[in-house]
Amino acid sequence: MAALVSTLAAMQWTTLVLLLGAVLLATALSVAVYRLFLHPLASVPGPPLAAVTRLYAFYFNIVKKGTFYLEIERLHEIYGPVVRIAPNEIHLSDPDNYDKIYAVGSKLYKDPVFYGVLDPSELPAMFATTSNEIHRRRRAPLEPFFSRRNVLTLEDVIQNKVERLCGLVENSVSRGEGVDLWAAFRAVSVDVITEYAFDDCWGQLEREDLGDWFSVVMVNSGIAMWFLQQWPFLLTLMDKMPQGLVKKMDPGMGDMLALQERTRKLVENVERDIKAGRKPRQRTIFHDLLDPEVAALNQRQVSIEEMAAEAYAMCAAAAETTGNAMTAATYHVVTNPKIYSKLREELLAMPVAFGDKLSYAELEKRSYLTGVVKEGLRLSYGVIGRLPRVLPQGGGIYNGYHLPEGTVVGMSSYMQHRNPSAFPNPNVFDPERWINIPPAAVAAQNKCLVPFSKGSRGCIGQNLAMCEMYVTLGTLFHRFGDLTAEDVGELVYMDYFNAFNPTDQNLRVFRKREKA
Ligand code: HEM
Repeated sequence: MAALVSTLAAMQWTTLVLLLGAVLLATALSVAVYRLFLHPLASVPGPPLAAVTRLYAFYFNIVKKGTFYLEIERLHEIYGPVVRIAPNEIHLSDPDNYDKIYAVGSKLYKDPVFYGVLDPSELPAMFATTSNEIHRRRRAPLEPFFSRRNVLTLEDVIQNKVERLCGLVENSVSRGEGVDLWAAFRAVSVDVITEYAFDDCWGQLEREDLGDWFSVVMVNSGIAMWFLQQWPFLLTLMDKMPQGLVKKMDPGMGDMLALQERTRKLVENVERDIKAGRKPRQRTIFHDLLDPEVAALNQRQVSIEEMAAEAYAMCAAAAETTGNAMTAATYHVVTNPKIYSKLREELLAMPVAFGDKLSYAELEKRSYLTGVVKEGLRLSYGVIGRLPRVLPQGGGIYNGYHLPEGTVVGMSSYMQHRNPSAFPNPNVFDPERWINIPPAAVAAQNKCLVPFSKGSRGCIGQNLAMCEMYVTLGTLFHRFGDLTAEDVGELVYMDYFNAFNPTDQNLRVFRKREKA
């Protein structure tokens, strides 16, 4: 040891740096050789660079602004249904695999590297929880609040927000101005969930920016997510720093922390109200869950920390997904005169007076509107990118490849929703592809339509989202027959876990069509 120290001391700095460089290069080369030729996934097809480093994904996530999902599609075209997209990660495209991975009671669990940074708190929301067992216990008390029956009791909350939305459209089109419906749709969703969850509606629809700030927070935290997945040690580092410094260094993470703080306060307010004996105006999720009497009655005990994490996750999960689906549907309707007039015809034939409320139960029965809702979901993709899961003990076999325990596998709605066997001309928004078709085609389509994912870890808010979509789109197009979209082009998305339209894409402004 002493000899080594004296040899190092005798060396010049330049020699030391060169030596260090050589050691690093040799290490990187041996890792690359191992990953390419000796790794258990070495025989799985894919680009060699992706097999060697996660920087391949990082390049598309950050430099190419959230377009890894497009690159994955390109790779499937070259390599087939099983592609190695990172040293330890496989992407699959065959729809038969979807039900194996995202099944009720599936033993595959969420990838901690991917989901850990989506909620880095000590007690993450169930959404980011890795263990299926803990997830099951966390989800059980929330589940009844999102049952179809319960959502139906909520319909008035949704109807009121939609009334407000129609007022906004009415005012702006009569003034000859456009209205940012993308922001307005997200506002409906956030206002509904905050009212339902805390009886403390955020009032996004009342704000001048229609709550666009929330989307900015989501985009920034999405960008931070890609960075932290690449270099997870940054998260540990941030954890040790004062929050003020984190906010300065990384505004995205700072915004997310501030929002988590806000939702936490809302949950604390609920607890305070319960202790003070103040009753909410209506039954809410968190009043019920935190009320010791109700909890004892239902044999469910939850902590404030748990509820604060769920509150944040719900707002984050509800906004962009529902907003995007309604925007995609609206955009395609107003830019296709044939679709617009067929939809209007169906809605105007409903036995209600103009301006009256259209009930979810009645709207659901309209086949053309159903086609519009499904196509909106299909072409907005929900969570557009992959949903990575880790293979448990024993691994798994996919399209003939045996993948060992610990391998990360994922599939994406983007590829399923554009599967040409289920959806011929997949890029075309065609409500009629859902109407009067043979049962085998319906089965193929339903198998591939996975906006809410599936299984035990699928979307808990699905019934709520469907009710919001039917009531909002049905009412909007019942009332307005002359909307149009500005600067018509293709709808494109950036994947920051939630999907976003680039800000320079002005497709979201809708206005009254000029009379010819
Ligand atoms: C069209 C609208 C929506 C779409 C397309 C959608 C899509 C999804 C998807 C794909 C997942 C699974 C994510 C994963 O595996 O990592 C998910 C989970 C979740 N969604 Fe939604 N969602 C929508 C609306 C909502 C709404 C309105 C809420 C409000 C409560 C909500 C709350 C949640 C929650 C809490 C989870 C986590 C569930 C769990 O881990 O058990 N979503 N959603």
